[in-house]
Amino acid sequence: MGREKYPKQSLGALYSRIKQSRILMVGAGGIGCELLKNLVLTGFGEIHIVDLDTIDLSNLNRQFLFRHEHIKKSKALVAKESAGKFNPHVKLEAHHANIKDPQFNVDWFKSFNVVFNALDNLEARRHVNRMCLAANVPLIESGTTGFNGQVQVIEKGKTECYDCVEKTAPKSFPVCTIRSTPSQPIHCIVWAKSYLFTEIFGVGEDEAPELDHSDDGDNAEEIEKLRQESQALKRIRGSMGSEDFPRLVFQKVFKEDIDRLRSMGEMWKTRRPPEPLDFEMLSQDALGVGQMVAQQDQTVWSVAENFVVFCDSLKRLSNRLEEQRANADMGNAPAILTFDKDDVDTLDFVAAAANLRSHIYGIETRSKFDIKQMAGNIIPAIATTNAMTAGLCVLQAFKVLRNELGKARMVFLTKSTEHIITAEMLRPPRPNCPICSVAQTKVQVDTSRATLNDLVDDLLKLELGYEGEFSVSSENGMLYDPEFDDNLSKNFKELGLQGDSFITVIDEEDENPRVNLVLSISEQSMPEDSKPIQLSEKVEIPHKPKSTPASTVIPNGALTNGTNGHAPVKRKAEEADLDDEQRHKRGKVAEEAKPKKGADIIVIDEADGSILIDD
Ligand SMILES: Nc1ncnc2c1ncn2[C@@H]1O[C@H](COP(=O)(O)OP(=O)(O)OP(=O)(O)O)[C@@H](O)[C@H]1O
Ligand SMILES: [Zn+2]
Repeated sequence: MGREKYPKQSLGALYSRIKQSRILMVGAGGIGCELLKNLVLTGFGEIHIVDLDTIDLSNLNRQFLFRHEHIKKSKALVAKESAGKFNPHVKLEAHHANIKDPQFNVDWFKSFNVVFNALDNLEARRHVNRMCLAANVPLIESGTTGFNGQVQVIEKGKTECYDCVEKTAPKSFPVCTIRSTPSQPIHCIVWAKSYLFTEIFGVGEDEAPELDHSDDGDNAEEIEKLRQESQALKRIRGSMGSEDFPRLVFQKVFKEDIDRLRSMGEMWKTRRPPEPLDFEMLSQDALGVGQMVAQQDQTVWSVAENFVVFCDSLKRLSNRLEEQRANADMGNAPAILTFDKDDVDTLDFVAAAANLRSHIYGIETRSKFDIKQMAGNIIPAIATTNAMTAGLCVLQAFKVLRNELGKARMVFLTKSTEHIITAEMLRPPRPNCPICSVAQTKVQVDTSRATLNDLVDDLLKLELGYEGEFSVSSENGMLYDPEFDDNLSKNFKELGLQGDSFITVIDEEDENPRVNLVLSISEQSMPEDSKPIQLSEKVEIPHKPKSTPASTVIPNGALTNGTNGHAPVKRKAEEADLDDEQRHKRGKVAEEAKPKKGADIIVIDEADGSILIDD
């Protein structure tokens, strides 16, 4: 009883509602552990936990529900065991599974009062968003990156959904910035990792995801020269293993290629031209430097130190590759090495090569430790950010449970502003959102009898009045459009359409199209003489609004999937402090969200004794 005294006192009338609530938490990682502790201590009646993963050593520093003896055990199950001890009145259910598994269908989602996302990837977030919309259950979405955190309340038809704001593509850099005109340490790191390393030890740069080839056409001549440079480097690769190899590589990339670039006067009119390095001179400077310098990963190395690490790691890697080649069976794929931030030889090489290039371009050099974070796309997870974000999730959930959505906010946590916590009003659903601004209904389908033609002709054209151009797609891709009717005779089973999957119908008419229609399939065997596909309920399919109102322009951050598996807070390129060159490229920013002035948060003491963070 004593355990309930304080939540009761601070939550007042809400407490009994909380006690009766059945809630779902998806993800039991960094945010999830903190959130589960909060939910259990608050006294939510029944909590379901879903996580597909097992515990890893690297989780233990912040995922405090897990201990060393739990390594390799299910996160969901251990989280349940550990948090269960905090409050015996709470019923906990753990599911060691992927939230996308068919057992977690729309009806199952409907059984919850609130769903909390504590996930680390876009795909799973989008899935839960969609399921909560279909089930009409409020979703509290959250994410953190380093010191940044974000909480978003999503309610069908009332607020923006997770997909209302387009998520930016992962970071990539234009080829010319990386190969010719770097201006930041990260450009030199990407060059060392994705170009130099792969040209020498791997399969070549064209495969590297960090390189953006979209502007290649505008710089055809320069791109051709760069191709020739790569070819020359490939020829040098032939002398790997020889005493002379480090000198040949060094001369090529830090002297000859730089001389060629320097000779292109136009390029350096507004930039400082690069200064080539001299192998012989650096060899002299490096005489007193030992190879052990590579172990000093927190200090910024001098040019001579970088030179020593470069030559030494190049030798170490060459030996490894030669060994692999000698051991490889004939007919196997060619031996290659791949960059791994935890592989010391590859990291030493990338750190030293990146710094030498930075020196050439007058760019600040970095410690090996810093380069490891940047090359591995690691933004350290911070326990406090997760804890604060998890706390904010629960405060927002209170508003949802009180039916006070108007008081709920999109909350941001940032480090570099006057106020650590800032909030914005929730926005209404975006009228053109392909996920939430849709008409939605259920269809009963005898999947072994119903064909795509039954759907297109009987249901869509005859019953729902679709005429003219429209397309039909599922999560697996396009099923039908006016130019693609190959599937019409196939039945649902053959098309991989089963119960609890979704079909989207898009009206392609130019004039006054209807909003997208989402059909969720309910599998059912029906008598032979009845229609094999039937609507479960009547559905209204309104027309799309004529234009997007200005209020739907999103000036601030949106949760996205971070490259490290976290959710960086991103904002539009114009708002970030980007240089002109970057501003014209796509998907480059992973910056801190800058909250709007005037959106300050204050802490107020409510009459019932609870403390609310609000504006
Ligand atoms: N589709 C999914 N179904 C269920 N759980 C998921 C799904 N996708 C991700 N998760 C879980 O969400 C959690 C996210 O937590 P977090 O961001 O802390 O990641 P982590 O893997 O624990 O840590 P890190 O990525 O920092 O190493 C993870 O435990 C992960 O297993
Ligand atoms: Zn939406």
